[in-house]
Amino acid sequence: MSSKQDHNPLCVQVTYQHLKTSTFSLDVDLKLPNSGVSALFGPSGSGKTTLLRCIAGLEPNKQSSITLNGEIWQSGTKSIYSPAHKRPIGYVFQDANLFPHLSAKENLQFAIKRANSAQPIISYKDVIRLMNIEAILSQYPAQLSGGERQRVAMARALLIQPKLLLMDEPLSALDDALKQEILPYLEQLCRRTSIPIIYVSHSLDEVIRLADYMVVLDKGRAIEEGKTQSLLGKLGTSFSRYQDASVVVSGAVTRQEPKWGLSWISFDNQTIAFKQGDEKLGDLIRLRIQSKDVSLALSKQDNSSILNRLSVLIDDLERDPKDPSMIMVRLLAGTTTILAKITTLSAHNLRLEKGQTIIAQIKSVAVLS
Ligand SMILES: Nc1ncnc2c1ncn2[C@@H]1O[C@H](COP(=O)(O)OP(=O)(O)OP(=O)(O)O)[C@@H](O)[C@H]1O
Repeated sequence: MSSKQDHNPLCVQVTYQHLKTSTFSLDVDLKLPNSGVSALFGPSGSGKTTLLRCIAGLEPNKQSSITLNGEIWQSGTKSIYSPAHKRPIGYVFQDANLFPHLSAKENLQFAIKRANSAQPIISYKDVIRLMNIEAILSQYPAQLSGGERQRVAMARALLIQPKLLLMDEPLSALDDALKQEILPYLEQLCRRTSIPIIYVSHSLDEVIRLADYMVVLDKGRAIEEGKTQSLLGKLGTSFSRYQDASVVVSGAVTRQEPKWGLSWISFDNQTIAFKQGDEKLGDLIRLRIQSKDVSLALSKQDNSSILNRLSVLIDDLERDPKDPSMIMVRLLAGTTTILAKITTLSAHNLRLEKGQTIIAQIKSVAVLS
């Protein structure tokens, strides 16, 4: 192993021609972090599932190379190819895929028998607690709700004691209410285990909420890659042109006013108020700010109803190539990036330019965690 790979423990170099279609090929060379969640994001048909299947050893592409933490799963140059059943991987699919004739508990026992018992990563008790499934263990899949089935499927994937978890759109088969029910479990799973996770989704909401790192696939190529927070704040990317272009701002809770139902986070000498939940002073909170919810003013308007008014620096401006009436302004609040999507006419009227200090008025924020 080269030292470069040691610093980039999940190395995925895949060159693959789809056998079932002559038109699709996958050609990526990725170095993903070996902890936290890495999202594969991109439009339908961009190759997200095919890439997961290549990593799992489910697509015959022996020329590619896949290495996790120095362990070579396949290498074209070294003629190494570990078959799918020998790769220490947990897989969670869109549908829970539980054995219908086995109870939830028996489904889990099936995974325990296949587990990599030499190196247990998480205990049975912890998995049951994490997924909150104690009360439904005796039920059969048909007796469970879609969300409960998916929680059992996640427990099963964890009990394989995987060194890598692959999740292919685990929420897409659920309706909105069930998605909201299961997202906190997914978040727990992502934050509380040390297992690296590759998470496929075409929902920007899910990616922003769960992923620390992301790769954008398009036509089988990785067109953008990096830490979620910094990738979202860049101009000229697919995100900055996205309808819901957003950034994530994080900081500790430094003030709470139960009387007004508000809490504040602090970061870079700035504060942002948000609707109070069950957070406590000192908790680290991530807030999503959508670019369409940020307006700009030359001075603080004291008669405004907007609470969050930050003094920021204009770092860059980009006119939307698909909609010249709109312009994206990249702002710096200290070192934290905020995006504002405003009309090109407003930018012209305010004579906005790089390096200018201006007031960002944030109309609403969403708490992520
Ligand atoms: N079983 C199959 N038979 C024929 N073509 C396939 C098959 N599976 C995938 N493909 C083709 O491979 C390409 C990549 O598909 P893939 O499922 O990896 O994309 P994706 O990004 O996961 O899409 P989605 O978000 O819709 O699941 C597409 O062009 C698709 O048509």
